[in-house]
Amino acid sequence: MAQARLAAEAIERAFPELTAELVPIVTRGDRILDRPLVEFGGKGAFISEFERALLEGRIDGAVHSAKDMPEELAKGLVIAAALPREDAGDVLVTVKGRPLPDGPFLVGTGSPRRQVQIGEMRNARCALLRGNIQTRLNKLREGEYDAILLAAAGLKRMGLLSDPEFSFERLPEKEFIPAGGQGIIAVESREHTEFSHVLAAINDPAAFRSLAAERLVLKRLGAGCTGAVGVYSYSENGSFHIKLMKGTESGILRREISGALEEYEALAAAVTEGLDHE
Ligand SMILES: NCc1[nH]cc(CCC(=O)O)c1CC(=O)O
Repeated sequence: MAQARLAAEAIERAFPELTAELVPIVTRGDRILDRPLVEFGGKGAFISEFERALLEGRIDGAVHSAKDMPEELAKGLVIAAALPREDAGDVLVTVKGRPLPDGPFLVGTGSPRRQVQIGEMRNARCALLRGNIQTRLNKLREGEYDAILLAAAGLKRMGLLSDPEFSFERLPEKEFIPAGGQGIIAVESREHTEFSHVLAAINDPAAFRSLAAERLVLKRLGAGCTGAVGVYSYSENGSFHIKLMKGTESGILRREISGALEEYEALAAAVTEGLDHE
């Protein structure tokens, strides 16, 4: 809802004569909190009810965390806009005054991508953790875990990164690779509507390019959200860069590629060469 408000504000800034009405929709992904996402439809669990509302014309735009969007959208629907990317990285959260033990520590996360990367980077083992950000922080506070892993973007948007009760260690996104689309808010819409120019006006081209490249990589890997896959793309010094990681039986496979900005689709294809739907 906080995200929908950001999109609504962007629309009302660009078109002062318009009013964006917010329509709350609760999805299965929000309701089922005691099982890992992969067990009940993966990313689609957050999206399908929005898509139905779009196709039935009950809403004109659906605002999503881009990283929760499935590889394939329903027919006739497109990503019409991406808002400027918030911090794309992950954060290791601990309780202030409760430092990590010297030996192996227990990290709460349900994400295979985070599990394999933290296992490689630190002396950590992982246990399932779901629920909204506040629930996750509560479980950390109650001592169920030594640390938890969360997206910086979600913490920032909720104003939690300054919470004095917790310590936040930002993991560099070029090493601890985020989920495709992490930190980006995307607006999904019907392909051609009287509303398309409104969404085009709030689109951030750099975020849109990164999202397109990262979604292409995910699609070529056939990753869904069941695989341990991370992909992060960005432009720097006039070039476009893509980094990907994939957990395999023999460890983490990492690849990266750089090239011209406008070649982002070809770069996404090239960086996944030979990895397709393995
Ligand atoms: N998986 C749930 C989810 N979807 C988007 C975010 C964070 C915000 C974002 O990436 O834009 C989160 C929380 C988290 O992973 O910590």
